Amino acid sequence: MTTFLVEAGNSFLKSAVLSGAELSPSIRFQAEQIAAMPVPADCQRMLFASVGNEAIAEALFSFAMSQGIECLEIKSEAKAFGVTSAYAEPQRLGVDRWLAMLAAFNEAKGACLVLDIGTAATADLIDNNGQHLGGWIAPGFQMMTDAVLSRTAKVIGLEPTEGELVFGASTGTGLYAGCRAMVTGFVTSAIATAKAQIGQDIPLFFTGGGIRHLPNSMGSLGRYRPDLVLEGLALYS
Ligand SMILES: Nc1ncnc2c1ncn2[C@@H]1O[C@H](COP(=O)(O)OP(=O)(O)OP(=O)(O)O)[C@@H](O)[C@H]1O
Ligand SMILES: CC(C)(CO)[C@@H](O)C(=O)NCCC(=O)O
Ligand SMILES: [K+]
Repeated sequence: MTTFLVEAGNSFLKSAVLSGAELSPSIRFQAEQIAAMPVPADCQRMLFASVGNEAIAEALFSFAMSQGIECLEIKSEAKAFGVTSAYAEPQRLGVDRWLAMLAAFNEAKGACLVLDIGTAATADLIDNNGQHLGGWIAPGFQMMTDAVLSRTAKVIGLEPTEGELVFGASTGTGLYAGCRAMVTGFVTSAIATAKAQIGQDIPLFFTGGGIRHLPNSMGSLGRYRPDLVLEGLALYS
């Protein structure tokens, strides 16, 4: 059985092909490229999940129809694959958060913390029984730099700094490092809060392009899984 998986995020879409239990590497594209998505010839089914607007879902459904393949949209649920949502209205939880949690819990088989640094940054905590204890939503790296650049007169320019966090000696490096520090603080604080709430260190799952902004020393704290949301979607196939 071959299934085409699509995740529509806030800024980009990602697709991958699931053949049996094997998930292909993902590709990243924009909404304008939906009509050109590379569906394998032997694909019978498409599954998608979207945090975007209704137009994206419609474009994905009509693409599937044009290809003559069955198409199913996955939405956040109250409970699935051992995980129970913390939300009183589970459908309101972003489906990217939901799917990342399913993939993480399915692997950790116990308490875990999911950190997704994408367009927005999110943290979600799950206990040993699969109960989601709740999460955080904050701006992602680019959203923060954009906000400072657009709402100040004299902060102009953004100069990348890599490696360990240091203070910047120019506007551009100061802004870049400062926003890296904000991401780092979010992650550090989520880890400490999770530890306090669960009572011990737990596995960490990192995803999202913004993870690159963490200091190198933090990378070793957890598992970096760029396709965690697609892995969660694959559970539904
Ligand atoms: N090539 C790159 N160079 C530098 N930073 C990058 C690059 N790609 C992504 N980022 C950073 O990672 C952050 C988010 O990454 P990305 O767009 O991969 O998130 P995402 O998980 O796809 O988001 P979403 O699913 O919410 O759309 C951006 O804020 C950006 O700063
Ligand atoms: C928080 C984001 C933007 C992260 O991509 C997404 O999961 C979303 O749109 N969530 C809906 C609101 C919520 O999760 O409570
Ligand atoms: K919004």
